[in-house]
Amino acid sequence: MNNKSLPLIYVALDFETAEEAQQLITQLDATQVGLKVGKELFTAAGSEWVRRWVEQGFSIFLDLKFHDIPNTVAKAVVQAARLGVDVVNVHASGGRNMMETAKAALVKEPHQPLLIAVTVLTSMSDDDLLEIGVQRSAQEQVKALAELTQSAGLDGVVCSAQEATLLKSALGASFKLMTPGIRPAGSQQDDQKRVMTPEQAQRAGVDYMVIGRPITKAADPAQAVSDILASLAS
Ligand SMILES: O=c1ccn([C@@H]2O[C@H](COP(=O)(O)O)[C@@H](O)[C@H]2O)c(=O)[nH]1
Repeated sequence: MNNKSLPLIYVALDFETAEEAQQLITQLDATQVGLKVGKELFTAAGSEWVRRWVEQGFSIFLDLKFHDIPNTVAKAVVQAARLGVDVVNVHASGGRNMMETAKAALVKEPHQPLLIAVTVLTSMSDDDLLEIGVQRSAQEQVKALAELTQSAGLDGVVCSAQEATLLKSALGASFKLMTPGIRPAGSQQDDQKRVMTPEQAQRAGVDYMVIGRPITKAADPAQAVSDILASLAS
């Protein structure tokens, strides 16, 4: 793991084109926020744009949620590290062998991003889990997958801020929590089910927040970022 201090907020760049993403990025300050590149933008724009944003000084979370056999995932996270991103992720439900193999491959790289694992998507509720055969509540399932992730040697998990207090007390302060499903008071919940406001998430002890639409769809995205940062500073 690298020791660089990472930003509290990663802006989710869920755009159709790199040009649209770049348009937003010109309004953002790399000393204030990081960028989260996910499946839509990465598939459309490719890795060259990710390199460019790294060169522009932004901390990048490459949110491709790898979920495959151990060899394939290990090779994919190594390629992510070579792009210079600071955070990369896999699905914890890919299992211990997959996570351990990915970590073992990453530690040989000169640049080592944080390797974290997705527990239960923040768009899922207890009922959604039941439908896919998971009898545990979202909170219990997050905790079980986070424990597996920690014992496989990864740096942290993606979870909702609703589980942060539980995970920090069970797994310790240094195990990193990256939390999407952040919604400033009064904003739309969209497809997210396990949400918290930025202030609630901060109080719950999350390390990093992923915030997309409340910033990217705001009339003034830079102002939306400033408002959120101001709410967290007080
Ligand atoms: O459990 C998860 C894992 C990843 N995400 C991603 O975060 C952003 C959230 O965007 P919003 O617009 O703030 O809802 C999005 O890119 C997801 O792919 C997540 O939401 N939940």
